[in-house]
Amino acid sequence: MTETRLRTWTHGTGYVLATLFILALAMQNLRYGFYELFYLATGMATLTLAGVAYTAVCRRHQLSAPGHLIILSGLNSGLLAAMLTLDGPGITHWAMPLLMLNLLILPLRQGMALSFLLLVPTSGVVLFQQPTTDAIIAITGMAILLAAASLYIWHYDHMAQSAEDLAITDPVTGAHNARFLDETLQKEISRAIATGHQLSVIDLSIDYADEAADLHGKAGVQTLFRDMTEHLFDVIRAGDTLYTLNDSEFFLILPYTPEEGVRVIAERIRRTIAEHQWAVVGKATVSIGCTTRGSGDTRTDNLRKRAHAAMEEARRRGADSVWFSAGETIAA
Ligand SMILES: Nc1nc2c(ncn2[C@@H]2O[C@H](COP(=O)(O)OP(=O)(O)OP(=O)(O)O)[C@@H](O)[C@H]2O)c(=O)[nH]1
Repeated sequence: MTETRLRTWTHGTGYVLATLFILALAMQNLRYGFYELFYLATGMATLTLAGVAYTAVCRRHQLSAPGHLIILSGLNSGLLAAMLTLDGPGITHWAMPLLMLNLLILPLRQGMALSFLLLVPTSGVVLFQQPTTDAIIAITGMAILLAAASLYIWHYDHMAQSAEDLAITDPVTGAHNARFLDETLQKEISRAIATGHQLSVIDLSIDYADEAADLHGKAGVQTLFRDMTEHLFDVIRAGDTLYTLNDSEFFLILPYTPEEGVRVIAERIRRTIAEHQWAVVGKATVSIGCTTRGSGDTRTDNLRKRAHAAMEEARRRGADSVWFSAGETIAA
């Protein structure tokens, strides 16, 4: 199940349960003749029903739907106004499901801020209305509920982020992996087409990696690979992204970079790697293939294959060198 679908289900279920709970309160207050509380509960149930409808309408962009904040702010301020103006029995208990709903539906910080804004005046009302011991017990209960729910949601967010990082990150180098490369490259190609900016890529392979593995062992080459990743992260600028393809090959996506630019950065990478003194292996060199998107390049395959072929050409020309391959241009 995708994150968006999961959130659509949990948001929808949260609103439906809150609606049922508030409707039950409305019926109970109607039975006992507390008409003001009945009207309040009916108004709040209408808002939670609007939340169900909004969740269904925004099911494709649940993560960035701004209307939830408006609906929940309405619910929270309605309850707050009622607590301050009405004198209904047990109205402060209504805050409990709202605290949960805030945290379940909104991003963690927004949910906590809204819940806190509700909890503070609610505590004041409880202290004012109830004997001190009862009030302290009620406030502590709400605070523990809020803290436990916040902690759980923070834990979930953290786990979800770690799982996403693991799926797109190479465990040895910490750079992005090949799986993430195609996705990002396709996005950058679409962005370059839409905005008209230049896009270049680099395919970079460590020379004589097999010989280095024979000489220094797999662990030695992995250390070189990891150190080279750090070095490349230091050389490239913000906005460029780095990917590891196998045990000796890297790929770089360079947005806003024309042919002259990719030639400059490729040469800089080649020179700094050749000049560096590497742990375990000492000296190392790389063969670099680079290319710039032509107007005919609309798919990732074209750029990846051309950059790889350029890297092979650089290697054929004697390693420690750079080869540029021009992109396909289609006349408009
Ligand atoms: N994508 C990318 N391009 C680079 C990088 N370094 C240099 N370039 C390209 O090479 C060109 C010339 O870079 P430099 O020789 O560093 O000159 P510069 O005037 O400092 O370049 P600016 O970064 O544009 O200020 C730049 O305009 C870029 O197109 C880099 O780290 N990443």
